[in-house]
Amino acid sequence: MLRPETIAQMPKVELHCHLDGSLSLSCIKTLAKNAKINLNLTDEEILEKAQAPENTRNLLEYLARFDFVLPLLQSYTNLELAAYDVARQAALDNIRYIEIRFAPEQHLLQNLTLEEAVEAVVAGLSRAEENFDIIANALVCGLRQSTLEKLEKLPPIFDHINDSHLVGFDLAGDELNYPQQKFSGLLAQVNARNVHITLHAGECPHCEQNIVDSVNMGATRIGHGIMSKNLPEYQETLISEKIVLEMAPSSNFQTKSVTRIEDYPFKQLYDMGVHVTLNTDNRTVSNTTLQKEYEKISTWYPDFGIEDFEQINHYAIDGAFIDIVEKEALHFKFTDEYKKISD
Ligand SMILES: O=c1[nH]cnc2c1ncn2[C@H]1C[C@H](O)[C@@H](CO)O1
Ligand SMILES: [Zn+2]
Repeated sequence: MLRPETIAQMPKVELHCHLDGSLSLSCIKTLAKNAKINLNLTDEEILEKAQAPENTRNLLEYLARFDFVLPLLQSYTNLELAAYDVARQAALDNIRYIEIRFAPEQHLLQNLTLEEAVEAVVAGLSRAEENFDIIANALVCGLRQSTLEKLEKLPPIFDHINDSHLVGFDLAGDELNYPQQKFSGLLAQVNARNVHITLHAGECPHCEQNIVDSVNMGATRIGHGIMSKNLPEYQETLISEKIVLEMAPSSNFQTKSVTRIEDYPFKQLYDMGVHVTLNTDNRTVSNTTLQKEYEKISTWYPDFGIEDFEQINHYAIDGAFIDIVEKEALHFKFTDEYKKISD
């Protein structure tokens, strides 16, 4: 088992982090003040509302926790501050490259347009890049429970926004009631624009088919993909296609993707050669950091060593939605830094 200090030294990549689920307490308070919303809550009460308890029963109960912060994320200023705040926390986690995702349609309650919501987030990420040693990019999420009419407004965002920080598309939200198949037309519109795709899939019991469908619809990465453990015949495809699984241990236990460590497929998939990665999903809702997720993995699998953590970071770099030159630079930097930690 690795010491927390050793884990803290490791440079990290995070591919799966939701903006609205990851706001720090101080940021939540600032956003409320800016929005002229009197929360009238102690710090403990704020956290109680924003975090999902251990006894959360399923994904839908977990998702209900996001209702608390969304009223605070309805202006350009607040979205910019939020994006800055999450990238800042990531930098403190020794993350050198992060992709932060959010659903623009949830931020239009005042007068923002979809494009303005994206511009605000991208501006916050750019400002964080100036102040911290981090590269921070944005992914646009569609929400599965949304109408197709609303979802079809998302692909054109990629025509309208010409900013290198906007790097990909995701579908998040209610996987229990909205299987992937429903979105094939939408994803065809995303593919037509050559936009990188990662999709939440295989996060709920009996949802494994969504993983196969996601890959067939152009996803090169899968958000969580826990139910791939039930697809022995498909695991070879995940390996040969180098599909990256964005796993998030704390979140996966809270949403009840799994309930027993013995059933968590991270190590088994890693040993087979599947490109697994570690992520927070939601720093605030899951009350976590990437440091804590690495510590969990190190405790559950004491043999998972520095070289294994390095390997999953190289998998994450390979799967990142950046060009080959940026990937090579990150691979080089990570190889060098992990070598120094091992020596
Ligand atoms: O783990 C998740 N699965 C499905 N949807 C999720 C997860 N975490 C966050 N979301 C949703 C709730 C957020 O409001 C939305 C955009 O970030 O994405
Ligand atoms: Zn997620």
